[in-house]
Amino acid sequence: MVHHQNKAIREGDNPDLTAERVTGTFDTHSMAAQIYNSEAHARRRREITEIIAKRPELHDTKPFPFMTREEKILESSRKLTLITKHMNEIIEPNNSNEMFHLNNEVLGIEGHPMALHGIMFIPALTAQASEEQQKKWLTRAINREIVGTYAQTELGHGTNLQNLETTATYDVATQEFVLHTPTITGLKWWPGNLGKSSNYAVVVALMFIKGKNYGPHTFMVPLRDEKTHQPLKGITIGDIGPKIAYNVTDNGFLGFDHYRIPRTNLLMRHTRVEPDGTYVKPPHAKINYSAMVHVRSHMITGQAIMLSYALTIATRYSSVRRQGQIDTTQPEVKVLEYQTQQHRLFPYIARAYAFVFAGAETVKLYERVLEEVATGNVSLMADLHALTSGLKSVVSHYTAQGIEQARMACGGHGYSQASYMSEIFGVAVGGCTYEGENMVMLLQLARYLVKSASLVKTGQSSKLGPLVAYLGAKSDSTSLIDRTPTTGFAEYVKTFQHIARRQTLKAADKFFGLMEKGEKRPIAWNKSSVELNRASRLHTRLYIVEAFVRRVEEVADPRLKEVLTDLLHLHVNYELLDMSTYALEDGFVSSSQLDYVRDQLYFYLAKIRPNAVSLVDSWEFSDQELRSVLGRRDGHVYENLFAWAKASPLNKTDVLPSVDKYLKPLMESARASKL
Ligand SMILES: CCCCCCCCCC/C=C\C/C=C/C(=O)SCCNC(=O)CCNC(=O)[C@H](O)C(C)(C)COP(=O)(O)OP(=O)(O)OC[C@H]1O[C@@H](n2cnc3c(N)ncnc32)[C@H](O)[C@@H]1OP(=O)(O)O
Ligand SMILES: Cc1cc2nc3c(=O)[nH]c(=O)nc-3n(C[C@H](O)[C@H](O)[C@H](O)COP(=O)(O)OP(=O)(O)OC[C@H]3O[C@@H](n4cnc5c(N)ncnc54)[C@H](O)[C@@H]3O)c2cc1C
Repeated sequence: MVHHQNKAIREGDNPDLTAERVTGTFDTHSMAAQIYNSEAHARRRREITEIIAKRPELHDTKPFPFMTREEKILESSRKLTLITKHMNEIIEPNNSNEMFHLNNEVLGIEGHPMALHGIMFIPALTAQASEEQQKKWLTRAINREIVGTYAQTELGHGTNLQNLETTATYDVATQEFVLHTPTITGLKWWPGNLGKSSNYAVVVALMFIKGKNYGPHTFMVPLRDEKTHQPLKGITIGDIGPKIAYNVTDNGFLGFDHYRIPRTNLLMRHTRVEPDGTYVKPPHAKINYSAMVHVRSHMITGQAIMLSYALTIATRYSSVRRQGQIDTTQPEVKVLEYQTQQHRLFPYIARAYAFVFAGAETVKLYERVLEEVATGNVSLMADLHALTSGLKSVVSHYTAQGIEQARMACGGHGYSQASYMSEIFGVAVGGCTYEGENMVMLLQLARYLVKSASLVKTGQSSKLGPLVAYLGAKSDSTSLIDRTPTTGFAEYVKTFQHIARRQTLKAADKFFGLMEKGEKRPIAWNKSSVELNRASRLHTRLYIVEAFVRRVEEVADPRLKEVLTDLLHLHVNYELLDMSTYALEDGFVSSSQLDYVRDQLYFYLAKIRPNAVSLVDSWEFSDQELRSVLGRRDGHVYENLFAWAKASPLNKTDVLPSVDKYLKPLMESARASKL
């Protein structure tokens, strides 16, 4: 048997796809180890996939698009119960990476009844509950004796937390907090799994003690009777209805009617309220925003994975789809041969790799900050907040764009739910909104950038943190791209630094200039905000390029290094063209240099072409995880599209009741009136 570098090759596959795999120049298992950050985890992912493949009870009973929302929730609950029961046979206990993979394989991306339990409820208790509170609730939560969510957003307010309407008023006499929803707009609205699944929530409410508003605080709140699951007295609760996607998750509403909880249900790791109402301040005002920072830090990887789902589907399909000729004397070509198709897909393949590498760095920083904060050191919180705010915005934006490009690259079949593209898009695009609307989060990063710009302008560049140190550096007068014998990545990084620095300083100048002219700070901020957000995007895109460069430098295997270097070339050239307005504005890059960049881009599209399928195969998504007829590993698309269509509920009978009831009589009366 021949051992190929691409480990997805199997006998009997569509030969067009096998031909693509044979041309791969690197070992896809080794690339998976880069993507998933360790050989051990990449191997464990494969093992988990194999275990699941052998357990039919963990497979979908029918394609998701053919199920109603209720059926999907039932099916998801069935599988969730099974994986909870058999967890230790499938994954290592408490390994969140393995858990994430298990969920994606078995439950899929549309959510499940305990999605928020793992992503926000447990992280909130871990970071914000005192040891005593953790003893009481955390172990029960980890054991799934109770199910919880994170209830912060309201019907009227999601972004502006200071103006939430839910109040938690301390009653010194009974040592209780009274939770209350004063208006319709004060109803909690959106929290995942709040509607029907959770019996507890970490609730964010404005805390009032003796008439004073202490701002948003987090409380552990029982919502439903632990035995009957009926809502407790004083609680109004339900599902908010179907959404664009993510419909297995019961995003919910919640109202309180003077609902009492003990004082000790305020999460008290960093903040305290004494029995007499004395308030003990936390070491950092935003320390209780940690569950949001948790998701923002992890969602970079989550988004990269969803982008890669779409790219895997589109790239495989483009290798089996033949349409039209390039050379009219030759047979029809695979659509992947078209330069336009490559230009649509390959830069996003590069972005997906860039995002997953940036995501790995972010999680590392998050874990470090989590440990430091637990010991009272809050010094890196602002850096982490700035970084994750920018990354969640930029990455979710390009992920949604990339998925839509991948869908269009599949032509008509991309529009069928058999492709699963619409669900992948719908779930991913939610990331542009949840955990802070993207514009809002870019403005959070902009605050950090403006402060950094101030340091530069006042000659205090030495105080800049490592993520913004480049703001204090001097630029070359022009970019060195194509001006040195060999243009390396360093020239590109310097060019991106120049662009981000110039935009940051320009936006900050605009902001400070408006204030000097007498505008109040918030007005000046609003009038500068488009320019400020441009700076945030450029800064974040620079960070992503740097993270990609750092990773490629670390890779030892020469075959992997070569293909990752090709991807990085594609990435930096594509990015530079995409932001060329900024580069041309001050003549830092000339139009002849951009011609070079364009030529490089086309060169690397062609160079990557033989590795395209291997690059997407390296993510090692099983068919069960992808849930896409177009993206099947074996490439047998057409016969399976036909089988899928035949299984559609509409094809259960030859004549639909609607035809019997309406169309037949309509046609009959039309015919009769002609007589
Ligand atoms: C392996 C796991 C894979 C996981 C895959 C993930 C898949 C996830 C799927 C789950 C699906 C959905 C879950 C969704 C959940 C939610 O959406 S929960 C609700 C989220 N809501 C938001 O994000 C609201 C956005 N708004 C805010 O965050 C705040 O309102 C905002 C930060 C905009 C402002 O807050 P204020 O308190 O009003 O701020 P202000 O007083 O103006 O002060 C600003 C000041 O504070 C600093 N700051 C803000 N936040 C932080 C922080 N977290 N850490 C450190 N510092 C912070 C900010 O920098 C400012 O500082 P400055 O010095 O004054 O400039
Ligand atoms: C799929 C999904 C899951 C969710 N899960 C949860 C959950 O589990 N728990 C939870 O508590 N919440 C959850 N949410 C809610 C989510 O966090 C909020 O919807 C989000 O933070 C945006 O807030 P908003 O809806 O108030 O948007 P708005 O703030 O109303 O945004 C509307 C527009 O106003 C702009 N805008 C608002 N403020 C400013 C500003 N200061 N400067 C400039 N522009 C501004 C925005 O950019 C946007 O264009 C979820 C939402 C979705 C879509």
